[in-house]
Amino acid sequence: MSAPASRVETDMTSAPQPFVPTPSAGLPDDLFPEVTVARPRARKSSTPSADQLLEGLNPPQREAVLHAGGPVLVVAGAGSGKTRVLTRRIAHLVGDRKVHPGSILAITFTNKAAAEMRGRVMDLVGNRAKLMWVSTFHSACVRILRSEIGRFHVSRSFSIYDDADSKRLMQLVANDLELDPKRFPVRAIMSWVSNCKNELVDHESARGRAAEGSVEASYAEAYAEYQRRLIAANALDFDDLIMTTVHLLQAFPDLREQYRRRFRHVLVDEYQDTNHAQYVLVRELCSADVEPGPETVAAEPPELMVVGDSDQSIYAFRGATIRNINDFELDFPGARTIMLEQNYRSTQTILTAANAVIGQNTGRKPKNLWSDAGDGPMIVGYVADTEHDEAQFVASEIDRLSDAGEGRYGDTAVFYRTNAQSRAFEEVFIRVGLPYKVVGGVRFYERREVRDAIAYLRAISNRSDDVSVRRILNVPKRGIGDRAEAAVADLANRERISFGEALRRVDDIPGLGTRSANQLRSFVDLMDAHEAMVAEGAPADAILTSVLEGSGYLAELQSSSDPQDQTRLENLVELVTVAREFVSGVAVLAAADDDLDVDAFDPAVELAALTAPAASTGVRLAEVPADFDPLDPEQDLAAGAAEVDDSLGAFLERVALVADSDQIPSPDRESAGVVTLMTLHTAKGLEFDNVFLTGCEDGVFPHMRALNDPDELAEERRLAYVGITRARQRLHVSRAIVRAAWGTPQHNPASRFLTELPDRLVDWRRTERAVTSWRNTSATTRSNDSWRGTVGYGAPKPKVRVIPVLTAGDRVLHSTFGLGSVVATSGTGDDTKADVDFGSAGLKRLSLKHAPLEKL
Ligand SMILES: Nc1ncnc2c1ncn2[C@@H]1O[C@H](COP(=O)(O)OP(=O)(O)OP(=O)(O)O)[C@@H](O)[C@H]1O
Ligand SMILES: [Mg+2]
Repeated sequence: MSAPASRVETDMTSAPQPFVPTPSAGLPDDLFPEVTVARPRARKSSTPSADQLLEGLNPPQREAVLHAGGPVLVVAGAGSGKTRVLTRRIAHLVGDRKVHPGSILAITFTNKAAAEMRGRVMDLVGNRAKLMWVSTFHSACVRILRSEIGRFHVSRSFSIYDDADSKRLMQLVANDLELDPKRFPVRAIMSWVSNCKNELVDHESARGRAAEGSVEASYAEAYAEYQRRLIAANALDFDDLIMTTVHLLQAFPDLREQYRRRFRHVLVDEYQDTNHAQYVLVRELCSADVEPGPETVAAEPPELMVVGDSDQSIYAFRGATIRNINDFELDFPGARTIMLEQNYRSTQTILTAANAVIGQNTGRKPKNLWSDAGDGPMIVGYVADTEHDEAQFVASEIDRLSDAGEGRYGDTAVFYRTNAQSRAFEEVFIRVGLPYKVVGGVRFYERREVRDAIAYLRAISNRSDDVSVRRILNVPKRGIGDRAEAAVADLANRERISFGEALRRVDDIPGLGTRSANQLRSFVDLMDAHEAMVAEGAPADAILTSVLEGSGYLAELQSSSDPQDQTRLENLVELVTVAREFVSGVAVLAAADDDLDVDAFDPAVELAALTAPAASTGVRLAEVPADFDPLDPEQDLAAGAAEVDDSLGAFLERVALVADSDQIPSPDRESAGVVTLMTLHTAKGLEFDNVFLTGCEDGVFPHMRALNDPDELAEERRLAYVGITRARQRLHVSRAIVRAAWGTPQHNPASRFLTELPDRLVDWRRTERAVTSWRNTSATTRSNDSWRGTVGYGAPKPKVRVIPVLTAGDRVLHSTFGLGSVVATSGTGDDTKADVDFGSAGLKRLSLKHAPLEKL
């Protein structure tokens, strides 16, 4: 691809010209292809009858759907139809009780459930379905804050900092406060602060509680400074989204009353995973026991339904507390509890196994979960030699099942405890050509170039966003050095203004060289020109294209000979495509039509699909006044006329919420045809015909950290229960005798969860004894080759180590660093070395004689 030399200033040392954005100029036509927008098919117009809405529900499910009036809790084990009840209840509310969709707030965690809710309501009332709020807690709070945060004198265009942004900011805080990184690792400070926010403890109270000179006092000081900088940057972190919304509702009773009148029905799925802040939010909206504020007449509290299963509570580390579900009846007096006992998802074998494992936890209410799906096949067990052998087993077994017609790739999932474990599976799956997708891990939006591009957009939309402005100040390199940056930061600190403001006062910075000053001015020109584009209402994709070009970012990648830069370029093209689709309204359409083929794992569509629960944010807020009266038919008109918000702010909001790990994609199994790899945490709420529960070793799963802590161990066991109960037909459990952790092989004993499975249910295809006897007889031949894994179920065949012949551009696989591309090679014979770019694992120089490297 040739560089668009006509426009791009590559000689950064000459005095730069102010940049004038012309969105279409300079780029090759095919770099950013036009997006074709799939239009949804017209929906069938037949309106279901009341009976049809209740079809396929058992008596207690029906009772829950029909319940009217006071708060109701549905508690039941996995796969008993809790989410189905929630979905059907919404359809019943709209279809039979004639509730206005705009007065429904549903908190859900899977796209499948969100799409189903919308689809059903769409069938009933058409476009008005868009007025329903179906989202995660975070997305719902963003919507409230975007209209109301002005009451706290915070600008509505605030940025949302994700985990990585927050970490960078906290790092700056820790440096400036000179906190000893050994005593106060940034991660530890962050989780302390996060805990405070989840408990609704602001930084002043945190400070007040901490004893002088204590460790807590240092944490609290960091909290206060971090918060000061967030405010200065006009940014909120994820935890702030919930806490600030709660504080708003508490500080302004009239506002709370407005929302209570608006949301007449609040429904929450996976209630066992709510934290204290989320519980208080629900309480503020739904409790009968709140003061409406002066001169306001309190409306009847909204109807509340929460569903959950305390055995599936797996987010204690994010502040989730089972207390919320256990104390529901105390929190909401007069509440009714409905239990479901029939499981419709799994075979009896799978259920018995799940019950046996979770039965080992103490202090829980026993459940009587049963299935009439029959016993089904036995659980398959496999003891592998190494993690590669385990992956090989999984790959072969998936192929075998597929050939036998016992489960397509798309009906199959592989679960593991931590993201890092995906690597072994990816390596083997690539080698054998098994199609797969990894959910989570290093994702599209976490890649460096994508984050750079987003930082540009954020800096344009919010010049106080210090983290973003500083990230791109010298990216691509434009001769603004650390000293110039520090001088600007000094001015900002002295004057208590944002870094972005200080940049605009270059003349007030003493001792700045002419060249630096010029470069800073040129950067400010670039930003100003694009701010003007925003002010003129330019759509997000035009701004993105313009800034990528104007900043020289594209030109730098295009002129590079590093093969990795080609990938970066492709990712940016992908991001522009995402922005185009967003602008064309695909995101809203995808959410509005559950017939649409959405591949939730394609990064281009991921944005649309993952944020589908929040898709109602694509509707302009101004057109849905918070005080609208759902019973006033005049106000219905707004719904039909709702238009898509294609502004930069709306786009950034989408992107920010994609990074929220609460957003869980549900595989489109019919069309995707790929095996899904994910952590156990991500699997919540999903179901698959065939499930592989891997890495079942003490120290891996249960996690090392939990081995000596009964509470953590109980949580790990709940995670096992979640994992087992995702399976509909077949469950496979496996472990490896030796697993490389941080490059050092570790021998882990069998997971205690394996020993908790009833013996009669498990068909062990390979046992530890088989592995041990093989190891004893062939230890000498294997020595260096254990990383290579094995083929088939039988004894692994040792391979002869051959030095691979590599040239720049080759794709390789390393047993620790994963996939990489060769940048250069040097030396000959045994001394041959290769420089390999492993993406997020970095650039490594490796000796080909020793490195566990394979050419792909
Ligand atoms: N009455 C029913 N008849 C037939 N199938 C049902 C019935 N109720 C639920 N199902 C099906 O059983 C499966 C599990 O239902 P659902 O996902 O709603 O359970 P859940 O209780 O939410 O599970 P989890 O605890 O894992 O979130 C789904 O495929 C659902 O369609
Ligand atoms: Mg569910």
